[in-house]
Amino acid sequence: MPKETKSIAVIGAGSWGTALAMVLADNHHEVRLWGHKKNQINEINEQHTNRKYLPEIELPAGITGYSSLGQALEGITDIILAVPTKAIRGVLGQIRELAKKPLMVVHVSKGIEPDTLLRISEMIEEEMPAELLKDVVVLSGPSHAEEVSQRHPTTVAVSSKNMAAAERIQDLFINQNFRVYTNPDIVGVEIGGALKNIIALAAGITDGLGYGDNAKAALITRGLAEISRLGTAMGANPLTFSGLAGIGDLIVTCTSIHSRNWRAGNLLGKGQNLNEVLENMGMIVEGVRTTKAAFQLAEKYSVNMPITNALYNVLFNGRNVKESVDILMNRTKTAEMEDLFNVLDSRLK
Ligand SMILES: NC(=O)c1ccc[n+]([C@@H]2O[C@H](COP(=O)([O-])OP(=O)(O)OC[C@H]3O[C@@H](n4cnc5c(N)ncnc54)[C@H](O)[C@@H]3O)[C@@H](O)[C@H]2O)c1
Ligand SMILES: O=P(O)(O)OC[C@H](O)CO
Repeated sequence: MPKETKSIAVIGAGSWGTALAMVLADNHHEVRLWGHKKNQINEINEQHTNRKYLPEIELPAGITGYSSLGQALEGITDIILAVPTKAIRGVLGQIRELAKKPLMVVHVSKGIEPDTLLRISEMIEEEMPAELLKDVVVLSGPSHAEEVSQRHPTTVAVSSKNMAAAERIQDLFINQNFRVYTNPDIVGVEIGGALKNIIALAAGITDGLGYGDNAKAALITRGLAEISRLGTAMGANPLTFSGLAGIGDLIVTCTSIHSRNWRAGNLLGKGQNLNEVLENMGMIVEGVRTTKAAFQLAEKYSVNMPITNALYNVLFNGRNVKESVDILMNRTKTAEMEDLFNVLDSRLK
């Protein structure tokens, strides 16, 4: 299927960077996988494995590990940025110093920066000087690295302000196991991917408390309602939340054993405190910082986000998880679609 083969740098050698490097190598691209831990890069080059993040997976020969960012970027014009949201500014600062040509930056991270309330594409535009930035593309959707690395069928969406760039990235990644759709709504794609982690934490909590599938279905549905309300108020197309970056990612993250956000929530529901949980995970749990950012965004846009609000109080104000569920269930009665209709009405005025 792919026509053009290229040299591409994947920045970040955790689970997602490594799984996406495999997709690109399967498409016959020359992939440079950069990571900041030398022993991990040695393992990638000498044993063709990255066992901490993807145990039992053999990496294709087309992937070479790099511990020097300068060497990884040599002659490169396309980079895939696959580090946690909190590391993005620091990594871009290094790239800015080393890049010699304008770059196409594809980000695959799912977060919003607390306090600045910027989406990741906005952080990239802020950090990279215009002369070093060709386009920014986001790739998001229901996609656990563990399954992508086993070449199980997966679908994702790509978006950009420049749809020609999004289509080019669609072509780089698409193959028989990894189907890529375009979506012109970059705000919706980024917001859907970031906010589903909040709901997955909450779904893990209710599972940890021993509540059943009714509670999980309620969280997924009402979670989608509050993601749609905020996203629409921020300018997203509400239809995006019915797509891969919306309900698709919400379903997979709330129901999969692979989800770090769900697993972290599950431990909270079983009684561990936040510090214990994060120490035990060993991988990034984006939903914690994103809960703070979404709580701030809800205030900024005057949008009602009861699940986000409840989780914020659990994570940052020490509120008991069981009490939080009781508070959510005992709120003033309301109509199912009222708030979204109000937001849409205000958009149309
Ligand atoms: N794992 C998945 O299935 C998956 C799928 C879709 C999206 N994502 C998103 O991709 C992003 C990365 O997640 P992940 O799953 O690969 O995380 P991870 O915890 O598996 O790996 C993160 C990697 O980033 C590296 N890193 C951390 N701080 C760094 C820094 N300052 N400089 C350089 N490297 C640094 C770590 O060493 C590690 O290699 C997250 O935003 C996540 O939400 C993950
Ligand atoms: O493991 P999680 O919870 O970080 O989720 C990973 C992906 O975002 C799922 O699409």
